[in-house]
Amino acid sequence: MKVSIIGATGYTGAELLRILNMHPAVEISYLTSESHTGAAINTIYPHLSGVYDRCLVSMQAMEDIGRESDVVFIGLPHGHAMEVGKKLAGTVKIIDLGADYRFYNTATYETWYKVPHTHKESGAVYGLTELYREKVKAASIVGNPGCYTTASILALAPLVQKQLVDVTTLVVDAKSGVSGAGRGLSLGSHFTEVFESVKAYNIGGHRHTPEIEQALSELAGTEVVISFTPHLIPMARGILSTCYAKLKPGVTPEQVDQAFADLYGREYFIRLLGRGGYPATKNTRGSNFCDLGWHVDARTGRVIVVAAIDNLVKGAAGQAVQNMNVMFDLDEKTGLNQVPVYP
Ligand SMILES: NC(=O)C1=CN([C@@H]2O[C@H](COP(=O)(O)OP(=O)(O)OC[C@H]3O[C@@H](n4cnc5c(N)ncnc54)[C@H](OP(=O)(O)O)[C@@H]3O)[C@@H](O)[C@H]2O)C=CC1
Ligand SMILES: CC(=O)N[C@@H](CCC(=O)OP(=O)(O)O)C(=O)O
Repeated sequence: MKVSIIGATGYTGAELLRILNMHPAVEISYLTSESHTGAAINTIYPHLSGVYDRCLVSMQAMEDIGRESDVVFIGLPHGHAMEVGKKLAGTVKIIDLGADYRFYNTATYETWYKVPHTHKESGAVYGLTELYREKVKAASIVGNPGCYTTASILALAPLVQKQLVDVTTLVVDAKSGVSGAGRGLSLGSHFTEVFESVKAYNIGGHRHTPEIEQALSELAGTEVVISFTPHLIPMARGILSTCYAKLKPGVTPEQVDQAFADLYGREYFIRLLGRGGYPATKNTRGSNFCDLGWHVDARTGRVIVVAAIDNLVKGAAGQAVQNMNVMFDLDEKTGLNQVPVYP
């Protein structure tokens, strides 16, 4: 299977290469970059030396890329994938790691991302694999979920789906390592700004809010709105998402346990730590696992669910490869069974 990556010099592009090297059915075709065209990928990412020495090409070579690929991953900032998608649609399978293909209602995308959606007829499918596997199987274009959204939706989905919680009370408090912001330099993500500090940002206005709401509304069968507060923390990788909801009267802790077991009991990449479990980013680092633990607080009538993922793996490149495996009818774990890096 021939694979190309558009935007290979980003963190998600590099992570795709790390994972795809362990995938027996994959052969890399083209890697693109506009600012490093002609350079070898291992000069941009020395950790790939001895594994990949491929030269980067411009995405202007799109016709060649389309002809010589079966699947194309796009790791560009939002707003840039649609042009690529329009050119390649119908010739290859496309998995976009950004936000351009995540929304069924493109007006929601336009409102939150403040750019016009120029590929409304794409037929793209939202690629949270465990929840939309059947749709992903038949998809030509997949909008791979965001990192905060993957952790938060997976944490709340069983409770919302089984109608165990009051959906007007959902609160998501999430923390991300700095690689979530990509490799580009910015004041907010440089060392002295981030080290020895934790800060909230985009309170009430983060772009992952409508994405979480889209999935939870579909599961609930009614429109759901949430309060979502992201935080930046001084580590490279990892997301911890702590989610709160008021239980409906009479719901028992055993019903909560059952909801998680019913939805995820057979899912390899979702590890249920159970009631009283404490997920930690260190236990998922470098892997495609999402760890979930939950607590039923009888005193407040709330359920609190904690999810841990690696933002670059289950939150981006790993889930993208998981989706590729589903689209090509391969074992979903292919290329993805690495044990987390610990400690
Ligand atoms: N980092 C994360 O944890 C996650 C990221 N994502 C999403 O995945 C996508 C890629 O993220 P990430 O790899 O972190 O981003 P990076 O900022 O690390 O890389 C972005 C890539 O896009 C290219 N690029 C930047 N600006 C432009 C432009 N104007 N036109 C064309 N190419 C451009 C750069 O390549 P060059 O300059 O070499 O051409 C680079 O390869 C984004 O949409 C992001 O939101 C999703 C989930 C998690
Ligand atoms: C720490 C950090 O800055 N994280 C990013 C989210 C990364 C991601 O998943 O973004 P997309 O939805 O754009 O793909 C942010 O808050 O914007």
